[in-house]
Amino acid sequence: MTKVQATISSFWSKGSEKKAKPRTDGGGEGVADATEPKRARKENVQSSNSVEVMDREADVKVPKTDAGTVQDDAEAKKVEVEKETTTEERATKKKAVAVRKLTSETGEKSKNAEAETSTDKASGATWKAGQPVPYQFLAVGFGKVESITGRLEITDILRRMFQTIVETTPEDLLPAVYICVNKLGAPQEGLEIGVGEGILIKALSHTCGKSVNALKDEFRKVGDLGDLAASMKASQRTVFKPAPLTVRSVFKEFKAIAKSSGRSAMDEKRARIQKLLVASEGAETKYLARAFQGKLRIHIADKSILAALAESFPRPEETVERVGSDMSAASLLTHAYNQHPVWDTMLNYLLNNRVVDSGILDACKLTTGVPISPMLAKPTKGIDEVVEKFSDQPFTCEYKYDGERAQIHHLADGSIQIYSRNAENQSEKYPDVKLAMKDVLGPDYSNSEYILDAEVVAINPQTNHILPFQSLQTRARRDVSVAEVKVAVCVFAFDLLYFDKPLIHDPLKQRREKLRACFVEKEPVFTFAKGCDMNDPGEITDYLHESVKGGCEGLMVKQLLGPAATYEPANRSQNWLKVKKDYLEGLTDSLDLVPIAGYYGKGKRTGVFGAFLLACYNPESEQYETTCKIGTGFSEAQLTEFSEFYNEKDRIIGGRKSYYVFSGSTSLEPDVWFEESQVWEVRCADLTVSPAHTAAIGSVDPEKGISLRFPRFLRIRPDREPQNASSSEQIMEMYLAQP
Ligand SMILES: Nc1ncnc2c1ncn2[C@@H]1O[C@H](COP(=O)(O)OP(=O)(O)OP(=O)(O)O)[C@@H](O)[C@H]1O
Repeated sequence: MTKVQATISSFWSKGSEKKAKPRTDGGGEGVADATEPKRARKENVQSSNSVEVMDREADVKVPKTDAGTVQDDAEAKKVEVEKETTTEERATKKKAVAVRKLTSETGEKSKNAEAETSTDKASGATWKAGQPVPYQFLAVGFGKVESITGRLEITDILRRMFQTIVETTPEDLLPAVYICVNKLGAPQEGLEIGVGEGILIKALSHTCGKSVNALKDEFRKVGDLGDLAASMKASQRTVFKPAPLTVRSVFKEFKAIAKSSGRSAMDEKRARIQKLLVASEGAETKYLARAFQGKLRIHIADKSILAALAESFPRPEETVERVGSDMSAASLLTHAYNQHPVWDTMLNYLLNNRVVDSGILDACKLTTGVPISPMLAKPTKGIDEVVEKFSDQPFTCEYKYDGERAQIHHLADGSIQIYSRNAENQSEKYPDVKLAMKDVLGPDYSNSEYILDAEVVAINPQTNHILPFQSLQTRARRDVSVAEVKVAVCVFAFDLLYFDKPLIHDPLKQRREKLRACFVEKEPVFTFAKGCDMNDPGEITDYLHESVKGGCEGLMVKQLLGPAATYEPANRSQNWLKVKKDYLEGLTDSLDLVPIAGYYGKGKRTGVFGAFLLACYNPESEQYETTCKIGTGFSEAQLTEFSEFYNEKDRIIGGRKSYYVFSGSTSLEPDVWFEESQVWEVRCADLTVSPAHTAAIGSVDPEKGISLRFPRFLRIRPDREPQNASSSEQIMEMYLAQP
């Protein structure tokens, strides 16, 4: 037993020995690198050896417990591997894996991590190959992830989890991945778990026998429902122990909770939540409670999952040249996921083939009904930059309409689906667009499947004039019939990504020709984005003025021909540049930033937040980096609205999150920290290097970040998720672009 225990401990400690350092030191030699397939292959081998060793050394018969149980008696405090008794069993059920001790190997520990270690010492998770993976296996891993900030280290933990699941119970990989990203399916399915705080407290009250009011009081002190639930459960003695939770049973329950509807939905949800809470213990309780609210707060983004999966399967060398055959495992998975962001499809391929090869691009191909991650544009400082960039390339200038991005799909069954920039299904919001799209196809193409990229813009239906973005925001979001539509809109189509076959690898010129050849304009509801191919700087300036006069934000300048003119899913590309009207006024571009903390107001602002700490997002490190404190540009009503918003639910959190990068500046120390929840558009006078802020730290100064001077609030961006906020790289580019 001791022998086995040591082996498993070393299995996990091997991971931390792999020198996956926190990001702040910029990586370094020996750091596991998701982009290096060779190293990934080596690691795969090393890891499966570890499992083999565990298997070989598991030569002690463990008292038979129900397979897969989560135990908390003294015996179970040790990590156990149950040895297969016969050679036959050994061959069929290749491994018995027991994992409990995910915590405590890492040198870096947060307060949370320490709490976790002691809680989880009381339990062990054991299962045999082919049996359901205990939920505890994930929950303990989440505790470990929460205690560190190093992306590489987090990827490594995930990789170890995934490899273990693949080796024992591969069918649990899909629910495990969904639980890690706290989703129930692809975004277009619209299935969300988020239940309100009230219902959760009620369920906890029933579970622990404490009054709702007492729990609310405690909650105010603790600030995190996950922590509260875990401490309540820990102080309770359970006489009858329900069956342990498994990854698949938890995921199934999450779905059932999200789907329950009708008059008794609240009771049903509460009962299901309660059932899960009763069966949970330690870290399980904590992460269940958080998952119910739709926020695990451990910040495992799709990118980390892709990197971990890329390292979980071997990347064979491909001798036949085909699209993707020369890519690393990480790039292949990223490409595949960006054009078909559905975990089910990707995992199905990986589990069937057990390799990451270019076949994944065929499996995860562009498909109608599955929104592709949209291509994005780079900001520029003005016309000169555009001319310089495209000096020897043909390019086109299109009006940049100020509305909502819409990806319009015409499916094989004849239906029309409209997706937002974040892949949410918006079809119910735009019944008028759905109707209009029925006859925009040319006579020869009525049965063609397509994916259009477009901007939906509010218009005055009498004059066909474009209305500001704010008008569009007043439109009802769902349950509207065509007759009830109050704000008329026009679809400005600017790209065609699929027309009976994927077109994203064709250059824009070709895609545009196809768009114009196969569709017919139907004013005022459907029209092509206005554009003009030109290269004279004077002409571009005139066109920019013209677009602004026409109610647009400026111009989109796009490369027309060559490999750089393909459609790049999810990429903020150099081959699409945006030139905004602000440049005409000598202003910088606006930024989309995330409020991560608040300062209580004084004087006239007593009782509300008077200022906020804003951060940009660094997609590389998956962290939020502070860039300014803002207190200007808000109306009184807005300040009240924001105070109510952040005080609602548990958007105020107990302390700074591990992935909020804060300089520690005493003058910036906020009164409260927020859950990252909204994106605000902000304008500033200029950008400056600052020791107090951490945005793009190390890019223009080794120790200082970039901050916004005289920031001013413009508006909320309801169409943005915090992870779509301006990136550190964009902030650095804006800083460098200043005169
Ligand atoms: N002709 C056009 N071509 C491409 N995008 C357009 C066009 N007209 C309007 N847009 C909108 O402009 C956006 C392109 O800018 P960008 O990729 O930077 O997105 P963004 O982050 O939403 O920026 P912004 O806040 O400037 O709209 C697209 O997402 C789309 O919604």
